[in-house]
Amino acid sequence: MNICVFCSAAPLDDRYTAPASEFARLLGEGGHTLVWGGSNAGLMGELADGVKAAGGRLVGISVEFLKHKAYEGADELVTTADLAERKALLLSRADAVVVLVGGLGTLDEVTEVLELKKHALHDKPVVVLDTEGFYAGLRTQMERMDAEGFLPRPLAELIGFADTPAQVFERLKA
Ligand SMILES: C/C(=C\CNc1ncnc2c1ncn2[C@@H]1O[C@H](COP(=O)(O)O)[C@@H](O)[C@H]1O)CO
Repeated sequence: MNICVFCSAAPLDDRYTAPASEFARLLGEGGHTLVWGGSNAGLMGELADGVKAAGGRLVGISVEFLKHKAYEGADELVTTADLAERKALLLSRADAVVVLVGGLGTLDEVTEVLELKKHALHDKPVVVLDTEGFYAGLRTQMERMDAEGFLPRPLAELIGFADTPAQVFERLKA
């Protein structure tokens, strides 16, 4: 499976890096391909290192203004002209999307994927690894959108939440 992962470009502490490394190991050992932003920065770089060490394939989708931070060991590295093209390519190269902890870049990416799914422009599974309850606030906001009629289809059809890396893969199989 080609698994697109959105995650932080910041260096993070062990609370966040340990579950991300475990996720990377399961992805690589499962024979999957990581499709990601193609950077060596922060958690993005640690994720790629972990997948590579576990025997997985790496497909990086970088963007012109960030290509100086590109990951050197990728099996394939594509550079897009801008962020919009990059997001489209990340999604088109993926069979599923997984969201690890991240900031505004991650939020931008997952929001776009969900908006496209809302409009039935794709039907790929989207699973959030909710490490340390990092996404509790976002989940509460989305549940309110769902409960108060802001979403045209049930939230559970758009996105799933997992507490552990193993649960992410269980949700992707379901
Ligand atoms: C220039 C620096 C780091 C390089 N930054 C990035 N490189 C590649 N991809 C990036 C970078 N920043 C954001 N992205 C994309 O957004 C997500 C991470 O953003 P967040 O705000 O950290 O959550 C990630 O999924 C990327 O696709 C500084 O030295």
